[in-house]
Amino acid sequence: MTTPRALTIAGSDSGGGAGIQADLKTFHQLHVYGMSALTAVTAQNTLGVTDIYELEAEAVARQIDAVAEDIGMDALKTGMISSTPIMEVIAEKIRQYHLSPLVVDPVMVSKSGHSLLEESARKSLIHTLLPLACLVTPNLPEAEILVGKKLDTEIKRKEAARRIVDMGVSAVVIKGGHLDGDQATDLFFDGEQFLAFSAPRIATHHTHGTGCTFSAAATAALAKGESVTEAVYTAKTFITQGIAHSLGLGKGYGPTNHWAYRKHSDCVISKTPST
Ligand SMILES: Nc1ncnc2c1ncn2[C@@H]1O[C@H](COP(=O)(O)OP(=O)(O)OP(=O)(O)O)[C@@H](O)[C@H]1O
Ligand SMILES: Cc1ncc(CO)c(N)n1
Repeated sequence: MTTPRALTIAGSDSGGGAGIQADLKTFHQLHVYGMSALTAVTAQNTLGVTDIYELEAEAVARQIDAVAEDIGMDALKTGMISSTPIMEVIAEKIRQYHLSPLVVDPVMVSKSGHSLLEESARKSLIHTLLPLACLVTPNLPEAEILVGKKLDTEIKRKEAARRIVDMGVSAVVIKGGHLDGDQATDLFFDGEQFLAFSAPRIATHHTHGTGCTFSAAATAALAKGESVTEAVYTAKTFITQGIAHSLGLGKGYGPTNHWAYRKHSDCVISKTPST
């Protein structure tokens, strides 16, 4: 069997809990060879983002060229992409090398409340990247921005999932980390069926990088040949273990534990049709 390979195109988190660092740790734990194309360098820790240094679009393009022309990949994901020129060059490279399957994590704001996507780039995310993706993984505030509407009921979230699929992406999972309730439930829709992926909500503030880790685990699973629904199940299990066994690091929103998935098997995930 050949070694599964995955590329992450995202920003660096110096604190190691989110961004490129979370993605590569996750790929590694799932036995997928990880590669990266950096879009930005953030000075960041569990308390917040102090600085963002964006790379030139050309620098992002050259990194993608380097890995696509040599090592290749079985799946890829995008994370923080702060500006339109970078968004457009990534879409161009994905088309040029026919890169797939693509998971888009539409990163907009960090857990500590810092904007990671220029407002002007939201439109290009919808028009250039989403149509190329097999899965998009917005959290609740990101889904609200994508559809321009408050999503305070399940009916509205389902309508939003339909509208997001209509934007050209094959499937969407609207993550439930920002909702209340004793279950953390993520709503999946692929144009045909709605599925609810649920796990008990863990009382913790160590949730920095949960979204990056979730989408990276789904990407790694796709690289290994899992279907999209299997990959979402793997991602949900991976992140639930990571939150349940977090490391207690930092003074703010701490990182998750990226090795918990391989060490523990005590979290029960349910996958049920949602009518
Ligand atoms: N306290 C929690 N207990 C259990 N699962 C959680 C909790 N918080 C988040 N999750 C799960 O973690 C995954 C990521 O969801 P979340 O909404 O936190 O992403 P996010 O806001 O994009 O994360 P980030 O911006 O920090 O990367 C989802 O599967 C969600 O249900
Ligand atoms: C670099 C980076 N990407 C994504 C997120 C979202 O968690 C973050 N905080 N930092």
